[in-house]
Amino acid sequence: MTSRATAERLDRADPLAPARERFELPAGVVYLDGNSLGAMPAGTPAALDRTVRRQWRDHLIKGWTDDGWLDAPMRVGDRIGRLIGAAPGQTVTGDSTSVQLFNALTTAARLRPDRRILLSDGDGFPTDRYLAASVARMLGLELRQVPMAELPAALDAYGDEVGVVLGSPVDFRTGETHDVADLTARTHRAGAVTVWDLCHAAGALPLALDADGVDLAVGCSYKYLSGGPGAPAYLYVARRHHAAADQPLTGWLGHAAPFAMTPDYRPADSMARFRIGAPHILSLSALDAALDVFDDVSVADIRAKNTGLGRFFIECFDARLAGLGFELVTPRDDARRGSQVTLSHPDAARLMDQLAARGVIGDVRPPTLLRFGFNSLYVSYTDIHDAVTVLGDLAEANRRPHDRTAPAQRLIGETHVAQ
Ligand SMILES: Cc1ncc(COP(=O)(O)O)c(C=O)c1O
Ligand SMILES: Nc1c(O)cccc1C(=O)C[C@H](N)C(=O)O
Repeated sequence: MTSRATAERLDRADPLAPARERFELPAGVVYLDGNSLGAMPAGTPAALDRTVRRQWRDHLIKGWTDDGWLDAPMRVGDRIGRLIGAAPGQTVTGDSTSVQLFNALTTAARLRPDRRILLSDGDGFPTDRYLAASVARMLGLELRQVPMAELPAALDAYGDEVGVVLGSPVDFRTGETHDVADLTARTHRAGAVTVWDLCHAAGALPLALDADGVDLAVGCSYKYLSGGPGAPAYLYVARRHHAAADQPLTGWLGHAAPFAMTPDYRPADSMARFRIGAPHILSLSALDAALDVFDDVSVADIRAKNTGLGRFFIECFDARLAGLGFELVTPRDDARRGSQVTLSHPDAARLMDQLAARGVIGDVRPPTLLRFGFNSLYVSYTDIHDAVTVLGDLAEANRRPHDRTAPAQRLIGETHVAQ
């Protein structure tokens, strides 16, 4: 059953439906791109205003101490830690994922100075690939990039030559998931350490970094966490590595006593050594406000809903898009699918532009992939129904370019196609 009435019934039964009120979305928009940039939480403008006027304007320099700015990277890091299965004191926010990846990969490689291979996901996000290559070049390592599914075999093949394994729990293109616990255990059996890129998993999938024995991890906070454009990234380092971790970006705030301003660097003996320079307080306050939404919902409920949304999308795909040139790229198996569905179509770019003109926002990854991300906190089953219906209308109309009465002219909310 993929009718709009079914979608509405699913929405009425959705325990997370009230969370949509905690976000402000433009009217008439179906937003399926929260896996790239999350929507704006309703509390963000007031939080920013508070930081700017009540703290910066009124307290000036005293904000660093009186408003807790100096501690904010660790405090907000711990709030993210709660969502990724990290006990307090192991997660710090700051800078971009790219910078944190550089940090994490270099730190990880320095934990295994006798190993010469850096193994990484060959289908990973470009920044992961580029930084792995740079770190390998900088440290004189050999970089081996293979698809995630082949990492276990590569570990078997290269065995005790591997020092670091970089992977991602969710493929940013296909949405396929990978088993963090399993690959981490295999990595440890080979005597190596893991670095995980959590960008497409945090806030959408249950993660258990401590329980899974993960060594280091990084992620961004502007996707499912909705921290805002360019929101600070985060770095997780398991406590057992803190004392030995030789992090490359030895900024003054990672010093054991930053305000002693000594000539030589002496790292803090906790996660604080992973701080670098002055935290981005304005961005951090937006992220802090965004995380309030997660205080009232569980990641298990979020995962249950995005699994349901993905399943419903695929049912609508089968019912509405068959024979229109689409292929389903994302696994059908719930357990192997993250919080997105990716389709391929030869006319992907044009279709996505047309979708946007009708209020449905997803994105394209070249050359043929159409990506649709589902943030359980503000995407509804009705959104999914309407998006797939409009997509089907468009693909059909594109096949009949001279048909001016094509249903593709219908806008969101006006689609009532029952399958
Ligand atoms: C898996 C992954 N890693 C890293 C990044 C980039 O991180 P940043 O732009 O924060 O450096 C992205 C998205 O931009 C991503 O999808
Ligand atoms: N970070 C982005 C940006 O600054 C502009 C446009 C897109 C992005 C993204 O996050 C892309 C995203 N990581 C992806 O999965 O493709």
